[in-house]
Amino acid sequence: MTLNNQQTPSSLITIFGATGDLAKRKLYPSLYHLFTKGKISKHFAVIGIGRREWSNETFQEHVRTSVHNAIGSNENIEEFVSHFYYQAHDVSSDESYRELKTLSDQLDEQYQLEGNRIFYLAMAPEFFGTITEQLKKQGVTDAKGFQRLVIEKPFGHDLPSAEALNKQIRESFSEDQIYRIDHYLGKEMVQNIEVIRFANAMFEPLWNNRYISNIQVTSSEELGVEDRGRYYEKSGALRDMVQNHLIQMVALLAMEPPIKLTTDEIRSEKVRVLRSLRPIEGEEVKDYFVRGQYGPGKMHEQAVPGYREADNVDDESNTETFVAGKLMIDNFRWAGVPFYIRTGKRMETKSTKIVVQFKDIPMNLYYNPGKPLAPNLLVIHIQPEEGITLHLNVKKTGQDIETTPVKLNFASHDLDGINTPEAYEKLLHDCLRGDATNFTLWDEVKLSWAFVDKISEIWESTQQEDFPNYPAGSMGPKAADELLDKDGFNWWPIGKLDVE
Ligand SMILES: NC(=O)C1=CN([C@@H]2O[C@H](COP(=O)(O)OP(=O)(O)OC[C@H]3O[C@@H](n4cnc5c(N)ncnc54)[C@H](OP(=O)(O)O)[C@@H]3O)[C@@H](O)[C@H]2O)C=CC1
Ligand SMILES: O=C1O[C@H](COP(=O)(O)O)[C@@H](O)[C@H](O)[C@H]1O
Repeated sequence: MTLNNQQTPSSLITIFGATGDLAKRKLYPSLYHLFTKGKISKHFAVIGIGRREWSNETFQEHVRTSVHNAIGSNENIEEFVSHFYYQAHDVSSDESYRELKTLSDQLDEQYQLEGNRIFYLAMAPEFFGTITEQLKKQGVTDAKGFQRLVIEKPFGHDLPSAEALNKQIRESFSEDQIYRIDHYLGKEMVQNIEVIRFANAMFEPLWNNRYISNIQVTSSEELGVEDRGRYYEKSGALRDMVQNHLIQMVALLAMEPPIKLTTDEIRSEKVRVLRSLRPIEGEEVKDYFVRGQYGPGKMHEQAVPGYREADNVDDESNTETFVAGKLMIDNFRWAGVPFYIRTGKRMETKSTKIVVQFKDIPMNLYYNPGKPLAPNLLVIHIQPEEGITLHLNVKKTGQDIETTPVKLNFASHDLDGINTPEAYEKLLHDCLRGDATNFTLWDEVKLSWAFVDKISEIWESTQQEDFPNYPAGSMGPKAADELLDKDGFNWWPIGKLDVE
């Protein structure tokens, strides 16, 4: 059963990987926010699990510091951290799970948690199968309330490994107990895509191949690979960003209106989009996809090294840190409309934006050879700013009938006057309430791996001779511009939302 937004269920949250980076930077600050906003019941407890031999007090201090560093506020922090317990645990030892069961049952009684349990796996994926198997085998999931499993990305490395992982997990948890995280689905403006489309009479009738010429989705990062070389060398931007976040955004942009706003209906419409994705394989890959790798360059006037200079990265690495691609959705609504996607590390700016470019009007009464009409654009600013911009043409003030482009801006914070919650805060809250809409269904994961695998097969079997092919601090390789140029389009700038 899904609780409404105001209800605050009791729950025990067990975090595997509690001493790690994700828990520190995202999970504790998000839980604290939920706690201070009263969105988490006082009937909650957290068990943190890691290998290091910490006491409860050391763990509580770690949580206190994480919250302080992320938020800078300490209101009610002592009460918050008093709910945190730690267990040093070896994921493969039976004994560790028996101890976990004892501690879970004890906290259940102490905090009246009604047997509700969430298991958050914030650890390397190779442990997921063992953990889920042991949770069941040692009876940690034998409690009378809900049992939910939250799984971090990456969900597999390709389709076969994702299938194997899914099979293992499904032996202990049913699909409706599994919450696969894609943190982009927790972002305010990603959630807004459906509302912009389905709550506005002016967009929905135009949202098809008769009126839209192309859609561009960019997620660029300023950061480089940092200290994640070991993981990234095996992943690359295609698996790290495209298989999940970018394809998920495309599915939300392209799906049919669901008959109801329920988890099942929304997810099944997204699955239908993924089933309509034109497979790109073999020789076609080079016509539809471009890969890049950053070399040395400058970020904000500072010289920065190239990808191949990072720790745990091969001197001749063939791993892509940039991807641009053209996706075609072969259904009635979208036939002929390219969805261009682009993501990369060490790019000029940190920005995630969607640009919907409308077709030109049938006859331009204001045609001026030196000054063609600008196309109408709808820009959805996902981050760092949140909002929308509509690009229109109006009459230039004065006597001549001349047109000029104008932008209508809406910044999300103008409406609420508050900073929107972090994606992880929303997703944790959704999981507590039993709402799996913004988590990925196995069918979605399966279809997006099937699509991406065909591209990685080609890329992994051919060395990209011109790597590194874009300098740090740029917008990627020239070939990414040519990808649109040959279709008669260009990437729209992904600059700031111009709101005072
Ligand atoms: N960090 C991030 O921003 C993001 C991370 N993720 C995903 O989240 C997961 C965790 O990432 P991250 O926090 O960065 O990883 P870290 O390497 O920082 O942390 C790993 C955690 O796993 C624990 N651990 C490792 N081996 C064992 C074991 N045998 N038994 C028990 N505990 C063990 C570590 O405990 P100890 O150190 O005490 O041994 C530590 O708490 C990964 O799947 C990653 O892909 C996803 C998106 C973003
Ligand atoms: O999942 C990931 O996302 C981040 C980018 O997330 P954002 O919310 O900052 O846009 C990316 O840096 C990381 O490589 C990837 O694993």
